Amino acid sequence: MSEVSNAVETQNGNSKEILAIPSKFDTIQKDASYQNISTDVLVDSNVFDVTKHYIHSLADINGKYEQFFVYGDGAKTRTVSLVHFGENLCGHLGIVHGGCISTVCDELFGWTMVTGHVGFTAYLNVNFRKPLPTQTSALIFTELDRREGRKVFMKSRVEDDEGNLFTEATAFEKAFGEDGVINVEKHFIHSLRNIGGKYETFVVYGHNDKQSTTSFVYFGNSLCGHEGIVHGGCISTVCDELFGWTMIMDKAGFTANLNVNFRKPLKASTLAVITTELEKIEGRKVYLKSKVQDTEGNTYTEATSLFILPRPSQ
Ligand SMILES: CCCCCCCCCCCCCC(=O)SCCNC(=O)CCNC(=O)[C@H](O)C(C)(C)COP(=O)(O)OP(=O)(O)OC[C@H]1O[C@@H](n2cnc3c(N)ncnc32)[C@H](O)[C@@H]1OP(=O)(O)O
Repeated sequence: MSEVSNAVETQNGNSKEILAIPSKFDTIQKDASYQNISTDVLVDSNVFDVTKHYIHSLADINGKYEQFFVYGDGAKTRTVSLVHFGENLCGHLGIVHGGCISTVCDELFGWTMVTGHVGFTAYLNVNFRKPLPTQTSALIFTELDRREGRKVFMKSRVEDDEGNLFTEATAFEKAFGEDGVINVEKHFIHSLRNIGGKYETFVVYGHNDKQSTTSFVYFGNSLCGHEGIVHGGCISTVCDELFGWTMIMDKAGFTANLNVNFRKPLKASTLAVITTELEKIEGRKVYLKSKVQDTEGNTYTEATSLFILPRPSQ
């Protein structure tokens, strides 16, 4: 990502658009207590390979799921999927990015719903029990848990062929009807197969206190779930990623839990201002929180996360 001086560039197809620069962005650019860490973050090359790292790979090579097969049961309450994430979707070297796992869980909750109703994810909670190696063929089971009015509660688990558990997720979606507004040509998971899913702008400012970041992310039309609305999984991925950046300014860790509340649909055309903040550290446990807002200060998503630092011997 090139240094942004007086405008935010977004790539739409082959043409570049310039968005008016928000005053908050301007302020942070000029604030000496922040530095642009978009291309200059301290990277331990034993842990991260930026040529393979998810967000960066999206900038240079397209991130893709290598296999994605979904089976829905006749009762329309479950799905079983085979997902091979492959090398492009890692965060830590050789380990699938927590955001990509969250995206697929969110997606498959949507598919579980789509067999009956269509809805928006309101809440997503993901527990990463074990690192998922990028070359694993993951089996993902989703299940309708219960329904309370328009709220549809679901759960999922990610396993390998031997039944080892890697991730567990729960969510609820708000159903809004029988008919969907999904355009597969623009939909994230499908677009990853046909056109490259890309963040069009991704600029990160790290605060000198090494405990907070402010980022400007323009998701654009390739990262939608519902047409024109950014996929909840992509928002979760960016939150997870930026929690990682907040951490990496000081120390690297693994996401153990990611908890995302989607307060309002985020339009693909909105420039998102994402702030992360380290809340507290208790031994190896690091608690972080983030907000996704627009330049007017309207809140779209709030997320919290628990990162676990390596054991002292590791
Ligand atoms: C320019 C270039 C830029 C490059 C930028 C790079 C930035 C990259 C950014 C990338 C960012 C991407 C980031 C990613 O996506 S990382 C990828 C996704 N995450 C994973 O793969 C992690 C999988 N899980 C594990 O490996 C282990 O479970 C971990 C390591 C997390 C803990 O296993 P470990 O054996 O080490 O520890 P422990 O089990 O003794 O637990 C320790 C404590 O923690 C508590 N606990 C544990 N889990 C949970 C839970 N779910 N909720 C609540 N609490 C939990 C537990 O009760 C205990 O508490 P206490 O009893 O001590 O009180």
